[in-house]
Amino acid sequence: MGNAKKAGGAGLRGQVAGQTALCTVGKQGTGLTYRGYDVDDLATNASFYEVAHLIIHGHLPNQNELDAYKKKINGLRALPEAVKKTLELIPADAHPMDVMRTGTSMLGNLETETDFDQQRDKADRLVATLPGMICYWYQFVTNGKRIDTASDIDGVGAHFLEMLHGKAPSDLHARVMDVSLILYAEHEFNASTFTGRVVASTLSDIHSCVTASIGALRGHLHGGANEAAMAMLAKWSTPEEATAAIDEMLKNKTLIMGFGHAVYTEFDPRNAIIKKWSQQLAEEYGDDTLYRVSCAVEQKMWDEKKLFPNADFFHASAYHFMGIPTELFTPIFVMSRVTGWTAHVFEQRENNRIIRPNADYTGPEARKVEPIENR
Ligand SMILES: CC(=O)SCCNC(=O)CCNC(=O)[C@H](O)C(C)(C)COP(=O)(O)OP(=O)(O)OC[C@H]1O[C@@H](n2cnc3c(N)ncnc32)[C@H](O)[C@@H]1OP(=O)(O)O
Ligand SMILES: O=C([O-])CC(=O)C(=O)O
Repeated sequence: MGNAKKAGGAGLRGQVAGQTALCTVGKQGTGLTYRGYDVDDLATNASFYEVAHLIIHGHLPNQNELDAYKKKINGLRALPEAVKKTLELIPADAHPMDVMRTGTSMLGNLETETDFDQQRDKADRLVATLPGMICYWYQFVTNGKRIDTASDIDGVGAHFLEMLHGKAPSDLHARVMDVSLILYAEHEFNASTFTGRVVASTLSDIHSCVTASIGALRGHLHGGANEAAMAMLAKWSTPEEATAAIDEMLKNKTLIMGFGHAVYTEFDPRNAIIKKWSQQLAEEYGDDTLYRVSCAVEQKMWDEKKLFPNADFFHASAYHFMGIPTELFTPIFVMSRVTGWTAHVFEQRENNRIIRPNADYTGPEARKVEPIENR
């Protein structure tokens, strides 16, 4: 890990690597838009179904289209038997992101994309089944239950909570999950999306693209930060304890999970939205310690480093207040970002050229193979 930054070089920061009509990130330093709509507007006035339709199908649906889209997604939730059997074979101590990766890959074996004309249906099927994949495996390995993932509950996030907790969520929890999925849906050329576009540029199938994107999202520097932030926050029981620990961590040059961003320079617009919902959940939960600890960390990071929380930081407390196990945090990100990933696959295919940059060579000068006895 020590040489990770050096080996990665400048990380292509600030370089334009292609075009997209899907999203702007940090334009004029701050904003986030999906196909021209501000994320704040979407998180206030739309559902995740509408945002998924916007991203995958290109426009916000009218009422008839929305009704039909809900019916389609909800009708696609049942998992094929072979996917269930595969999930049952994954060990209980596997990382849930590996479960998402394997489930997606298995679905790709059973429902292979044989023609790019099928791409939007394949994307919708993934939106419908990813929550079921993780919950089916989770319930099987923790409670020995083989749950039925078919359901007509309204909401992709509500469906996830229903399968996780065995009952329909409260209106508040269903709404927060919906907002969370909206916030995570799309983010231009982030690492996991760019990964998917690279795979798409070889004219590979959509399940291969999404499987590769899941692998890229899993790391703690990207989507895995929500889980890592929760693991860190869980160690502290007071704001003072958290502040002192952050002091020490910064002195030791430890990265604080859930802070900083490769593009935003002033703030992450998703943070204020999820922070507000986290506060509301804390009130409902009846113990706001975790929220206050999180606020103390936010203040300390700003005072010491002028670093701000990214989308992942207050998601940690919000998910925790809804009784979601920490190891399932990043799979929720997958359930949402699959919309952005697949839309980028479509976009790459529309105007494709294989993505193949060059490297600056830093190895030895040209040399001859020494006979083996002289080496
Ligand atoms: C949904 C998402 O994927 S959002 C990102 C989620 N990831 C995290 O929260 C992990 C923690 N954050 C980080 O590792 C980074 O901020 C990243 C990966 C998000 C961005 O990385 P970069 O663009 O390379 O960071 P950047 O160049 O702005 O860093 C500037 C300086 O701030 C430091 N810094 C950046 N983030 C942090 C942090 N979270 N904690 C402590 N220091 C940090 C860097 O070490 C660097 O210090 P240096 O100049 O002494 O080397
Ligand atoms: O854009 C990035 O680099 C990371 C991020 O916030 C995201 O993917 O949501």
